[in-house]
Amino acid sequence: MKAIVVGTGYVGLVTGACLADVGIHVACIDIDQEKIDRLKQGILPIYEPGLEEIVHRNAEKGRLQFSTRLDEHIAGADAILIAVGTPPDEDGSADLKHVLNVADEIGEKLQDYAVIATKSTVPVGTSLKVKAAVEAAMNRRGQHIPFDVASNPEFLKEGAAVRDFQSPDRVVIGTESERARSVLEQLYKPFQLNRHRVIYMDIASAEMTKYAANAMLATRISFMNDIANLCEAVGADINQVRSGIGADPRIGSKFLYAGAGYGGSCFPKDVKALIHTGREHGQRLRLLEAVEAINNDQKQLLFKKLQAALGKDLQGKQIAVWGLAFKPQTDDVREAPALSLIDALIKAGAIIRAYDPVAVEEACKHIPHPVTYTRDEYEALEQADALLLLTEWPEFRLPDWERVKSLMRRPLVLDGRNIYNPAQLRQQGFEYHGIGIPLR
Ligand SMILES: NC(=O)C1=CN([C@@H]2O[C@H](COP(=O)(O)OP(=O)(O)OC[C@H]3O[C@@H](n4cnc5c(N)ncnc54)[C@H](O)[C@@H]3O)[C@@H](O)[C@H]2O)C=CC1
Ligand SMILES: O=C(O)[C@H]1O[C@H](OP(=O)(O)OP(=O)(O)OC[C@H]2O[C@@H](n3ccc(=O)[nH]c3=O)[C@H](O)[C@@H]2O)[C@H](O)[C@@H](O)[C@@H]1O
Repeated sequence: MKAIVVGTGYVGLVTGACLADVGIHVACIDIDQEKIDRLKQGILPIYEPGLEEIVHRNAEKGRLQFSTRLDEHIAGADAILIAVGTPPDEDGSADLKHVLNVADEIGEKLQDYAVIATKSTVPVGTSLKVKAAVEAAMNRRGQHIPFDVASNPEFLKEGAAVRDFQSPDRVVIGTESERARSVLEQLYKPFQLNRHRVIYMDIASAEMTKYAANAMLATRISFMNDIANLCEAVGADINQVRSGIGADPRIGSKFLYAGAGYGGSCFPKDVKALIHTGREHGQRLRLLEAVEAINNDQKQLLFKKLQAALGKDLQGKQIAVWGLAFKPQTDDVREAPALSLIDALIKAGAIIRAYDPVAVEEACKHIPHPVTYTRDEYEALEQADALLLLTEWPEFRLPDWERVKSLMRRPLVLDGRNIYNPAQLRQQGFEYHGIGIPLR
């Protein structure tokens, strides 16, 4: 089989590499010449555990190619997977310009039958727009090559992307023809999925499934953050409450962790986009509006906690930040709580010393303020009035607390991911605040 993957972001690269790894010939196409040049040299644009090895292995075997030229690779492709970005437009809707540009180019270059499947997260109706764009481009060149469109949303998580792709909970495939279904069935066959894990449906339902999944997960997090804040007010402990409710299989124990808010390139934008789709159709999604509002407040909660501990005026206060990535095992800082918090702190006159094991380079691109990035977590603590833990990297879990205390001006720990033992820290002389953890 031969597949083309258009877009070499997280989804495109992981998809291309994992498909090549099971013997499919894959060409990964991107318009970013520099990215492609670097990929040809084996340099990946993202940090993702296990991915580099798979890319190198398959590039060496010639099964995985990188190019800016769709026309040079399109002949004989069974499937063309669109995996370009769908960033939020100013009104919150998903901006489809990249997807439709790709569709237009496919229409210009297609030589023989292929399934054009959208992996990008796109609103219901987009596959039909892709179909129209491909047809319009074909009409312009006066040719009609048969093709099918399909929806094949991606559910991988950054940091566990390779495992998620190779061993997915489910593969959702939305098609409108038997031929398209059979091509995509063949494409995923090497992963030896149990039948129930490949779920076939119509295209609109597949497109909606992706948004509904992310919106449901974001809802769980905002729900828990709301309950956590109430726990703190009434003297209950969110960690104990989480164990108590997670034991009910109807609720389940995953994605119930309160914290400094959800970030990343997807939950915030997908919740916004779904709210927008609702408005367009006269269906206000009030629950998701609340999910978004709670998350925005949650991202500023540690700022308020800091003011409560240090006083309203944060001018000149030295703040140590541990963790910049929106979650561990990734260098992605898009919509990370660290970004909005650091912005607010710097505007309030605070001085920031920050450390992250892999995300500093990305953080520099996104944070316009003067921040001192340190070589390790301890250096960030020098003369600090407070430590903010924002990403639960494994290396932050068991620090040398005596050393931490000796370096700080004031032993104040604000734990934005609830990874520390409050009683132990308080016993060691720290002032500890978590999210939804009783004050004493
Ligand atoms: N990042 C993630 O973990 C996940 C993302 N998604 C969805 O997948 C889509 C892609 O996300 P990412 O991989 O994060 O995107 P990204 O924004 O990191 O990368 C997109 C790539 O597409 C390229 N591109 C743009 N226009 C192009 C064109 N006309 N031709 C060729 N290449 C073009 C860009 O140069 C860029 O390299 C989005 O819709 C996202 O919501 C879905 C599941 C997981
Ligand atoms: O559409 C997407 O792009 C992807 O979005 C999420 O994946 P991802 O953004 O990589 O990261 P998650 O592990 O879901 O975490 C998102 C955010 O939620 C936060 N989170 C997660 C779980 C939890 O219990 N509490 C919590 O605050 C994390 O800290 C992080 O900031 C989904 O989990 C993927 O299934 C989906 O494919």
